[in-house]
Amino acid sequence: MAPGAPAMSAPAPPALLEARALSFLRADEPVFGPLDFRLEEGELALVEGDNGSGKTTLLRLLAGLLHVDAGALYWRGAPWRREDNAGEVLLLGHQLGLKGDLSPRENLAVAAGLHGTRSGLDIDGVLDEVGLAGYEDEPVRRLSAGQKKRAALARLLLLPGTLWLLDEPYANLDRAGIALVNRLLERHVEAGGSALVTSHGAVSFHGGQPRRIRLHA
Ligand SMILES: Nc1ncnc2c1ncn2[C@@H]1O[C@H](COP(=O)(O)OP(=O)(O)OP(=O)(O)O)[C@@H](O)[C@H]1O
Repeated sequence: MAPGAPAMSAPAPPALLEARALSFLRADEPVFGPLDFRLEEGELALVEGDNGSGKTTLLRLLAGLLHVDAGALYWRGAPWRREDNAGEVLLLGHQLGLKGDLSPRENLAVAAGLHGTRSGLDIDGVLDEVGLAGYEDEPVRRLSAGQKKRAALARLLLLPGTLWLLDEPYANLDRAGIALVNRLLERHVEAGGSALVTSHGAVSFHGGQPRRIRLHA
C-alpha cells in the first residue's frame, strides 16, 4: 500500500432484508411505496403509518402471501425468492393461523413437525413461558382472545425463525402479555434475530432506538 493511502476496509455485509423502491399495487394504485429500507440481522424496526397506509399489506408481502408488484427485495444480498427463506420468515398477523379444534399443544406439535424447533426449546416449556400452563389441552376455539394470541406467541418462540413479522402483536393482551411480547422480542434480537413490528401502541424496547419505516397512504 502506498504511504498515506487509506486502509482498505472490508465491504459491509449485506442486510438481512433490503427493499428498493418497493410498492404494492391494487387496481393499479399503489397501496404503499415506493419504499426503501434495510433491516440488519439482530435489528428490530417499527413499521409506522395511519390506518390503511399498508402496514399489514407490507408484512403479508414479506411473508410470501402477496407478490412484489414493483421495485425489488433482497435477502442477504441476493434477489428475494420465497423458497430461499420460507422457513426463516414467521408472520404473526391478525389471523393467528391456529386450528380451533386443536389444542395449543397439538397446534404447536403440527408446526414443529413442519418446521422443526429452536434448539433447547420444547412445546410444554414455551406454553408455560407464555402463561398457558393448564390450558395446553383445551381446544383453541375455547380460549380467550388473549390466550389465543399467547398460543400464537408460543409457536413463534418455538420455531427457528430469523425474521419475525409482527402485526399489532400487543392487541388483546393484558399488561403481563405486553411485557411478554417485549421480552420475547428482546431475546430474539439478542440472539441475532430480526423483527418488523407494526403497532399503534407504544413499543417498549430496551435494545436501543429501533429503525422506523414510515408508510404514507
Ligand atoms: N383484501 C383486500 N382487498 C382490497 N383492498 C384491501 C384488502 N386488504 C386491504 N386493502 C386495502 O389496502 C389498504 C392498506 O390496508 P392495510 O390493512 O395494509 O393497512 P394498515 O396500515 O395495516 O391499516 P391498519 O392500521 O388499519 O391496520 C387499505 O386501503 C385497505 O382498504
